[in-house]
Amino acid sequence: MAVKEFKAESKKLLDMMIHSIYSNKEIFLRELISNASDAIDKLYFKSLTDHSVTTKKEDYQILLELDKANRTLTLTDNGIGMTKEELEENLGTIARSGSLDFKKDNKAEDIDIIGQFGVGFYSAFMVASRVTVISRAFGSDTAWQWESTGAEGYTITEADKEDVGTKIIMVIKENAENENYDEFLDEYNLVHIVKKYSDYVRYPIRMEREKTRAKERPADAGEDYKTEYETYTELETLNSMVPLWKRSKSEVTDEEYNQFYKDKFYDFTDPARVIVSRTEGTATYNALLFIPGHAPFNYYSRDYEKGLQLYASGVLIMDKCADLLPDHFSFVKGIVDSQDLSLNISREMLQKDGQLKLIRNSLEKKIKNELNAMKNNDREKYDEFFKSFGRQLKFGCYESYGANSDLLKDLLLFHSAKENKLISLQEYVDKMPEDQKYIYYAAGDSTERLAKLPAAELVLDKGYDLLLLTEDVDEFCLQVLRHYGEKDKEKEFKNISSGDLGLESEEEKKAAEEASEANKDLFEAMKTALDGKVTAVRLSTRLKSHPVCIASEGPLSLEMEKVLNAMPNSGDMPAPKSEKVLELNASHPVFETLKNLQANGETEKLGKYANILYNQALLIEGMPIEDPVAYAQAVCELLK
Ligand SMILES: Nc1ncnc2c1ncn2[C@@H]1O[C@H](COP(=O)(O)OP(=O)(O)OP(=O)(O)O)[C@@H](O)[C@H]1O
Repeated sequence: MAVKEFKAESKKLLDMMIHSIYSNKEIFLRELISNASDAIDKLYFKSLTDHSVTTKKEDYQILLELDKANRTLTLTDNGIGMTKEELEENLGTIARSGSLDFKKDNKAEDIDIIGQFGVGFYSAFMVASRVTVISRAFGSDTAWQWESTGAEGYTITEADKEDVGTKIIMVIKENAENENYDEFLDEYNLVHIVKKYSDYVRYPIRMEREKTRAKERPADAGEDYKTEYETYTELETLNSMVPLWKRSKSEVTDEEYNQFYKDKFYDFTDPARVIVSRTEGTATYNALLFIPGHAPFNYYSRDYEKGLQLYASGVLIMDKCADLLPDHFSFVKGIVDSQDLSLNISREMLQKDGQLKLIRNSLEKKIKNELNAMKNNDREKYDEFFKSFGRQLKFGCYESYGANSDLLKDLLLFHSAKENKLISLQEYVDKMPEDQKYIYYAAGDSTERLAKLPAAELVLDKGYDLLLLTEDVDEFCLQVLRHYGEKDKEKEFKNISSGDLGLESEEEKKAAEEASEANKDLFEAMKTALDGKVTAVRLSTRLKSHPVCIASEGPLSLEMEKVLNAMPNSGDMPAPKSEKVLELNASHPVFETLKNLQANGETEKLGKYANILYNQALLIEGMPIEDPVAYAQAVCELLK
């Protein structure tokens, strides 16, 4: 059976091309400039082997001309040009890319050609009612003119053109109801579009720009002479051409990097760190990344959008490519330029391809190493950085059930009670005495208060350090990490308000067990009086000078209960509660009082005291008490 070829309704296809591919009209200029740059690349490439090419490297240019009166915008290049046949083939056939063919024919060479789909040119019809292309191919004496008003087809006629290259004249559409086409006749807007998308096109993009200057003061000007101004035009190069990220780091000064960062990312302070990365091999890309010196005001809000600017062969594809940055490094700003991306036809989006993932993984490692280096070699700066972005790193550790915790754990800092400064987990572990079983921490609102907690006193007296955690994410982060240290010598994290702190010797433990047994009835009576508020009352091993404290049992600590209950939108879910235990200090005189009440059968009074002590313990922990009025009254009773 004969296989028939598909037919396409070319009018409709063109219409689709023009109106459906691109979401943004202004990219027509990006497409035409990219074509011009490709055409120059091709001629330049030819000149390397063909000495009949007389254009010098410095003479290549792309010229933009504006004629507001006639509503035309003209783009001229002195690239390779097109023959009559090429005009027919390339501009008369939708989805035919001469550039892709060129790339295939010269595969071995390192040429950075942009075009590949064979549709970009038609984007001109988004803004132009008529497009005229006058082109003279290199090596040809004749020039040809291709002209079209869009869907109706095109004409090709012989034309006059002195030099090799291509001139594209667009008649810009009249404004329509909801469309302002005049903006494509506005000099400032055109400059803006060129800078936005084509700043790093390798050849100069020039335009005659109108400027004003003061006229020279006449020699005979009197005292009352007022400066006069005149307008003049000047050919200005609009693009900066050489991307900073393609220059080697040794060639670029710190000032240049800093200025580039501030201009590009609208920051007023220098970046804390600059990362220049160039990779060949599995992921081919150039990247220039910055770690900001401080967090933007909206960083920890929903408004903040992470992402890196993505360029393909020097042309801007995406302003914020989120897929290039993991959430835990969302503060990083910068640029990635790669030739190997699978762009979709509009060049506005990427196919989710492996290449992107490779780049992302490689950047993640680079960022981590840079942060590590900053932590080890420039601690003051790292501390500053951590104050701004540490919270994000901790969230990163906690997120996805700790999937990134191995990557991030060495970047974390916590407040050391002993040293009264931020330290890393490694620094904590390095200073641990031989006999210390756990990495101790206390979680709450302020370091000052935490350091005064009854159990903190005990840990510090032993000569052990204590991490004071004051951010809501801290304890969740440590819970995900579970332990830290060299393999097989890992030390578990231990909240000083929860469970056995492992501070006692075997004899001390035994004595405590015996004392507990002896006071069993007292504890039962107090538990009953507290009416379900605690799961147990027992003797404490974490108290020195205070009479009582609240400890928790199970996975949820007191501080985590506080954090979870303070979260907005927890909905109708019942507030999570930690399992609380009231602990008593057997060496405190209050304990004697309690024992006496129990022995004398003064159950009611014992119940009152139990409640006062329970509330007191809550207050010490920084927890709210259920009935402050009842508590105040009970205390007043005692004072009578
Ligand atoms: N200024 C120019 N000088 C020389 N050839 C050109 C010029 N503009 C376009 N061409 C030719 O026309 C072809 C089609 O251009 P078009 O912009 O439609 O697609 P493309 O650049 O190949 O691919 P893409 O859709 O990815 O931009 C190009 O491949 C190129 O061969």
